[in-house]
Amino acid sequence: MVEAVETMDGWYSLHDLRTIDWSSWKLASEAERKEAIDSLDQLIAKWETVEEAGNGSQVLHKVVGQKADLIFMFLRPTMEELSDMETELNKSKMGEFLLPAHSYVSVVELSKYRPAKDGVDPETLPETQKRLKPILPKWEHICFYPMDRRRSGEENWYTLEKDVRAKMLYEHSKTGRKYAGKVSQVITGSIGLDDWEWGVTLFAHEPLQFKKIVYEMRFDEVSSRYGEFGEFFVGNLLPREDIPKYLEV
Ligand code: VOV
Repeated sequence: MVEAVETMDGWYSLHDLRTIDWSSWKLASEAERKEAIDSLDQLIAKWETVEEAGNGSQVLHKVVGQKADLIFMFLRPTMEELSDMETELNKSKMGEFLLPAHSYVSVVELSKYRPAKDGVDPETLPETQKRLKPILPKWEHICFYPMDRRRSGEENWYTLEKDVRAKMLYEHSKTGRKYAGKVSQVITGSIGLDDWEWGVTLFAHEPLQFKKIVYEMRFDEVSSRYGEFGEFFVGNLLPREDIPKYLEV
């Protein structure tokens, strides 16, 4: 049996995608719409306090295309907090106008493919902890998709020796590093938590960078031979102060 790799796991993650029930929204009275917008604003204000205290992070984007209208990405230390957030959104006045579109549950993940430097466990390093409990960048664009490592015929990631996998991921990281400052990634592990093995969440200032990095990575062996991909969701940042304008009808 080949050796698995130890993972370092950080905050739990929920990608919560909602469609706005525009018909009901348009039929609602102005007072009701205001109440709904205020309820969402109050929730975001509360979540921002949690983020400022370093106990979690979140970001909200408008989905482009018909797969959903909104994508919330929530990070919290526990799964309970994630379900509390989801429930309080459902119970809010705004929740009356939100229909579930999609969701994804995972946990921020880094792996220990690289040998420990000077015998120091990387998990104890402050820079590792910062990556396991990241404050999500409030960059203009988000791209989220799930993926698997292939497990069929000759192409089986799970029968490769650890050093072979480590080498391929090192090559992958070299491609990734070329996009420093242009693409910021959060990899979340979802084996045992959701339908795919990893969630890939990318942030960029310029959406074309998503196409460029994903295309270039398609040629890395780790993706060309061992990558399987799910549905893609892309979106544009929805800052809290822009919500009333976005919902104006
Ligand atoms: C934006 C740049 C970027 C950079 C710098 C980067 C670096 C790294 C490093 C150093 C490592 C390995 C160690 C660790 O930290 O876990 C990883 C790991 C991983 N990656 Fe990555 N990745 C990037 C970006 C990046 C992208 C765009 C994708 C999607 C791939 C594609 O084809 O669509 C991806 C996927 C992953 C996955 C699924 C894993 C876990 C695989 C596993 O089997 O364990 N990743 N990644």
